[in-house]
Amino acid sequence: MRFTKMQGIGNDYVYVNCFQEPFPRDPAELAKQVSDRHFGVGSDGLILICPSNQGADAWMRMFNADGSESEMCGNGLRCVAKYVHDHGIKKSPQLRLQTGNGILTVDLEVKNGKAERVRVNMGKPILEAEKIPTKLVGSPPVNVTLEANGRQFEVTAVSMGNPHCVIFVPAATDELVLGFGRHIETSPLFPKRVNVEFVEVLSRGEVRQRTWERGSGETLACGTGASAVCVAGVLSGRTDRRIVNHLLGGDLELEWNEQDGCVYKTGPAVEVFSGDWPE
Ligand SMILES: N[C@H](CCC[C@H](N)C(=O)O)C(=O)O
Repeated sequence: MRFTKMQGIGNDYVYVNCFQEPFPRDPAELAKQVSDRHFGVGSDGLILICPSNQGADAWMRMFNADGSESEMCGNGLRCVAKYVHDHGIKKSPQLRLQTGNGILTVDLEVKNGKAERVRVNMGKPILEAEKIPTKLVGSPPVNVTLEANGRQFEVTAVSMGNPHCVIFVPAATDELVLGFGRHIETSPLFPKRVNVEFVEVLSRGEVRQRTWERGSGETLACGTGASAVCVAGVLSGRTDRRIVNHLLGGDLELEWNEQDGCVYKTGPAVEVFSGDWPE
């Protein structure tokens, strides 16, 4: 099985072009194997680039390092867009990509025939508690109290197609991210588990984020998470609609557009190497 390793600000996945390769028999098991940083390729998960069954240019299927499938992946979608363009599946600077959150539109900045930066219309955030889904009170729950591992947090919950729990803190320390990430991820208040963002507000237009991902643990970046942070910052009155978000692996530009209600996310996408996985 031919694969390509790609990364978006350090959020790295193994990508398989299922326009050419057969769809894996057991993608969940394959995700666990390739993701292993000692016994596999090493990645935050597996992303399959498939023909769309809804008339889009391609369909992204995304599996976390633990084999669970997610509806959406923001950094992954930029890389899928770059792959679809650069490898000639469709050589257009604008693409429509199918995800578990519907068909999303991406715009590519192309230099010397290759996509370098990608702007994704991430769609509208989902704010109804039952659809996030969460049992926290409020639709959406904004600045509500959540208890995990014996500690109370003030959280805001948002879905970008996948669920997020955003926590604004004075400092996103190892103690918080590594000590509480998994407890919040698996809290009974989130029936489908949750991705967790610990966020420092630097100004109304600038934040710093660390991410504990559902199914993959701490990652260097999370694009849906950064989008959820943009929305949570506005909902809780902490930030403006346009922010720069500094993640461990690099920066994303975000905007929650007032006119159309959609979140726009811009950042780089990089191809690292290709190889063959024995099957
Ligand atoms: N890193 C990804 C998110 C993966 C989300 C996944 N961990 C989930 O279970 O929803 C991103 O850039 O959006």
